[in-house]
Amino acid sequence: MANSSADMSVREPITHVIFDMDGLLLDTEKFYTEVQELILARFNKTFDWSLKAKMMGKKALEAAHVFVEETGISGSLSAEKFLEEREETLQKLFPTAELMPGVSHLVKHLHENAIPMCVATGTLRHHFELKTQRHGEIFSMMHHVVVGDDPEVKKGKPSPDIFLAAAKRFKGGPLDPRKVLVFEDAPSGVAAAKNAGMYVVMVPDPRLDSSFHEAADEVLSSLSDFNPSNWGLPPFKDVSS
Ligand SMILES: O=P(O)(O)OC[C@@H](O)CO
Ligand SMILES: [Mg+2]
Repeated sequence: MANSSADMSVREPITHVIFDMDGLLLDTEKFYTEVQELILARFNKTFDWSLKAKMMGKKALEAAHVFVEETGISGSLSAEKFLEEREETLQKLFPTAELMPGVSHLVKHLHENAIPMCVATGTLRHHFELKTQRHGEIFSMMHHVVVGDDPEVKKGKPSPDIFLAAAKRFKGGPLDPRKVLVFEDAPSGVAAAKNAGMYVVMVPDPRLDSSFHEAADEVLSSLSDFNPSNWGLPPFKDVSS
């Protein structure tokens, strides 16, 4: 089901695409949830999606502060300690990350049509390498990648920093943000894209409360439902897809 609030008739065709990664290109948000549930169980607390909604998309330390403070465990576990504790488990899980549905088809289609695209992810560089090590073909089609510990990314999503930095690194100098389409799964990422003046397609986890969908220009239940023609991008040839 797609709901597109932005009116195509007044929009310029999209010329550049920026992909978020965790939860959008890669099925990795479940790894963060798994390790957070394990740690919370020690404090007899449960993890829920209202907390997830506040953490996802944020840079590691920012998300860690939300986690320990919102769950009330900051007196026993600091944000830094939480990051240390989860590291070992995440390092085992990340290399098993799979592509989300529709990613391969869309990225290859945009690449075949020479649409410049890149990745802008809050994840840290060393985690990025672990998560993408089995997906070289797809990530090699990206013009560049901006990660959460990039020096130009002063503040994490919902600040626009990471999307502005990503847009600047395409060939051909500064872009009109209204020609850039961002794909995101997280409320913080959708807000960051809008703060950058860009359009954003949200592909939210079905467990995320729909009240978080409002700021997105289009909401899809899967990337497989994306129709490039709605955004002035080259249409898929095999319309059966
Ligand atoms: O910006 P993305 O790729 O979603 O990464 C955020 C992730 O580190 C946790 O949600
Ligand atoms: Mg994400």
